[in-house]
Amino acid sequence: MQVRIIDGEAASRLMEPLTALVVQAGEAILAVNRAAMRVDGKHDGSPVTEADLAADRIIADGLARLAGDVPSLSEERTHLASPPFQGSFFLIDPLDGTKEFVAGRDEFTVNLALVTRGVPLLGIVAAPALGLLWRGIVGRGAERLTLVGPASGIVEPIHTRRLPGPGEPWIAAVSRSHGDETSEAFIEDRPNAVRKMCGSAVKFGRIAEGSADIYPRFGPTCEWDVGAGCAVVTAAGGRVTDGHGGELRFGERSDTGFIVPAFIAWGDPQAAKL
Ligand SMILES: Nc1ncnc2c1ncn2[C@@H]1O[C@H](COP(=O)(O)O)[C@@H](OP(=O)(O)O)[C@H]1O
Ligand SMILES: [Mg+2]
Repeated sequence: MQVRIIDGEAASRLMEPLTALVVQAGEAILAVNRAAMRVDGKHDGSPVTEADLAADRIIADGLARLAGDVPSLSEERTHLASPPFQGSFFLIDPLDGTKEFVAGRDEFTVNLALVTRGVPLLGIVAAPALGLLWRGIVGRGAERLTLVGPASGIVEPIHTRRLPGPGEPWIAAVSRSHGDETSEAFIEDRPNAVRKMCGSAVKFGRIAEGSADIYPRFGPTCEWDVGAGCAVVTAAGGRVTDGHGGELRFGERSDTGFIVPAFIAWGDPQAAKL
């Protein structure tokens, strides 16, 4: 197959239809009766539900319609992917935070990224139960959309915030269900850091909108957990690095199951140099 490259201009044209697709996937998740659904275990021990599969189907069908010549890598269809991805590809987690979803909490997301030459260019993170969606294109800014309630339809430009000054506390976004000692120690090093516990890629949304400063994750995640959030945070003025402050690349780790061993999302790129 010919390698297809999607640049910022072409990504901009795709943003509205992709957003509609992600919103539709979120609605399908909300339509599932959590009290009655079946929860299956995947071979890696993580849960999967009919909501994950329904959202994945909607996104797969939509992407085939919108950009059928661009390959995809979805958490629920890794066996259909054909890495390495040399041009552009879509990176999808149809339901991130499945544990939160199963537990009846609201912090779960639909993550869709467009990666070009190994780097996330466009990202959409929707939190259907919170009625929020964060999106952005690197170099072209980021926005937060409100999907429900009196503010429904409001689109606000968002930006990460500057590093808190001396004596001011950093706000650290922390996973509710997957803590690890190295991330804890990293946060401890920031005097008076305030922990904001939350599930899924909502943590990236909080960094992008400037309501948290840092999201260190020194435990493993998968590329589809990180790609969309990485694009949104970068588009909003922040940076997402590997655990040593270096560049994170995507679509090149099929041999290790697309595991991201560690990353740090920084609201203020200056902070990444510390
Ligand atoms: N040991 C591990 N290896 C790979 N990914 C892991 C993992 N432990 C947690 N994750 C990832 O972390 C995500 C949840 O993050 P959080 O704790 O921030 O909500 C999960 O997403 P899914 O819910 O899509 O499976 C899962 O992919
Ligand atoms: Mg996930």
